[in-house]
Amino acid sequence: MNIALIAHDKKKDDLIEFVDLHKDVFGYHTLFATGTTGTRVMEKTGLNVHRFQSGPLGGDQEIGARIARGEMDFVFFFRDPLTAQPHEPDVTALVRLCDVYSVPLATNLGTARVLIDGIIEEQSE
Ligand SMILES: O=C(CO)COP(=O)(O)O
Repeated sequence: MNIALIAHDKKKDDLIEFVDLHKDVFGYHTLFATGTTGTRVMEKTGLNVHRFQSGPLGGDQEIGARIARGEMDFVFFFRDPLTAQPHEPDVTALVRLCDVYSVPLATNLGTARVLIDGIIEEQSE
């Protein structure tokens, strides 16, 4: 399955630790990410990640386009709720597309833990 990984700067450590912790699960799937998030995930975990542009430079929209084409199965998007983002419209658009296409989306560690359990279950079906 195709999984998108995205994190704002203050949430990157959380997401990277999470992916590293579940490396065996994520390694079983095709991973996509916005630019900086993808680079950091690869550095930490050694997993292969298809990287798009950095979020503020259009990466969120590139992942959104994949969602609109039915090419993304799960999205982990750790947003920073306490910092204004210059590309806030892109962030909103990506979250909206997940809702339009009913793509499971985790925006924080709590939901991510539940979602990864769901992915493991689907894997074993
Ligand atoms: O800004 C982002 C998502 O909105 C993330 O982009 P980067 O992974 O390039 O930092």
